[in-house]
Amino acid sequence: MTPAAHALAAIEVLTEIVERHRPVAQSLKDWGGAHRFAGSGDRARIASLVYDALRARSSLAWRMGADSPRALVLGALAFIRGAELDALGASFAATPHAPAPPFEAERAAMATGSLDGAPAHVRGDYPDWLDAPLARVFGDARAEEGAALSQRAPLDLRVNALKGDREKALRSLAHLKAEVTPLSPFGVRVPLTDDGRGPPVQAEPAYQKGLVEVQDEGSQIAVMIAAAAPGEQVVDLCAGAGGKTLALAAAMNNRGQIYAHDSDIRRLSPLNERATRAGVRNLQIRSPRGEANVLADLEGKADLVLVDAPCTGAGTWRRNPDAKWRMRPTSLEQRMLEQDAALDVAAPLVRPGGRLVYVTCSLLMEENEDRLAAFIARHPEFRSARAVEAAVGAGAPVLGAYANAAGDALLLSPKRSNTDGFFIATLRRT
Ligand SMILES: C[S@@+](CC[C@H](N)C(=O)[O-])C[C@H]1O[C@@H](n2cnc3c(N)ncnc32)[C@H](O)[C@@H]1O
Repeated sequence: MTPAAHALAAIEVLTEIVERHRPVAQSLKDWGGAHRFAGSGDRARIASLVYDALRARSSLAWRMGADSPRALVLGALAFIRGAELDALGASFAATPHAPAPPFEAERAAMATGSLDGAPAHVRGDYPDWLDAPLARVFGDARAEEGAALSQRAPLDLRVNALKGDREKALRSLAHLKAEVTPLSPFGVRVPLTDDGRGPPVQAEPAYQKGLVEVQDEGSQIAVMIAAAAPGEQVVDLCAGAGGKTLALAAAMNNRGQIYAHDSDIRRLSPLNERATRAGVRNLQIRSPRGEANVLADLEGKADLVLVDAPCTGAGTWRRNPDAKWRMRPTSLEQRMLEQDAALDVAAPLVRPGGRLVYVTCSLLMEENEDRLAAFIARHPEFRSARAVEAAVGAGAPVLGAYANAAGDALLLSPKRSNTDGFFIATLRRT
């Protein structure tokens, strides 16, 4: 397929998403199913263009003066990919399966469309109703924070210390031009292609042998701050598919015990196989069993309980721009209730003197500082640690630079730390 045909396909996929409200992944899959001649490389290029357009949907619409799928794709080609207008028009005209070459008004917008006078939510590419919550966190910097959340995300890997060191991983991935990440001592970053695609790292021997896992540097930092030590009793309360469980096990060097739980048994299902591949031997999976309290025997015993709480995912909009535009006030309220509930389950598990680490991949105070304050009001036996101290305790004082305004948690974001957005707070039980 030609680049012009990819543009036409991206417009078709975006039409499903924007006009028929279909989820992105499903729309891309359906398009692939209906166009079997398209190879995996073509499908990846189409997906990348769709994601480019979605991430910057409102700023592209402003600059193009239209919100149609065609305007978004033309805008992404012009403003994100720097396409040269005459060459683009000529390639569209010369290709049978291509969009119509840009019309006069479209050409003018593509040549000059600016964001002058656009409100913060347009410059920052986030839904209008989130302007006030984001202003609470970032004040006048909210548009820049939003714009950074609208860029492509890097492809980060975590080196699994149970299988080897970062040098070994870098040697194994040298053909992908892998480099170290700046903040995590286990982080490796693999460059994307010019059009935003990552290589299929899951097919690499280093991945298949468990030497590397796909994990954003922000997630790696959350586990660093949790500072699980060899020999400890650790509960990963919201383990999901175990991304952080595996990193905790590596930090513990397979010594002590890690208990992985999730209220949704389906989410835990990949964990056993992942743990085997990663060489993890100190893991017990505590699956939910109806109404039974499957963690009752751990009450007052855990040195560390990690609550990687369900959240809106507002810190991961770079990877999931669809979620950004679909997010509603009711879903935020629902997540806040779930966060309080998960924290209340965690509290009795922590031994006196032990710690509870609360993590979200959201930037909103409603899910972060407010939940922390409400938790401490309900559980005065917990105190929040200073972010700077938590960073020193994790052996990474440099992370103290990412303290939130109150200084009682770390706040990572694409703009602040070039990672996904994360909130990471450490609470000690007295
Ligand atoms: C952010 S995800 C976890 C991601 C995972 N820790 C990782 O690193 O890949 C949040 C998880 O919390 C689970 N969850 C929600 N409420 C819970 C609760 N009260 N107790 C335990 N798990 C809960 C959800 O099912 C979801 O899998």
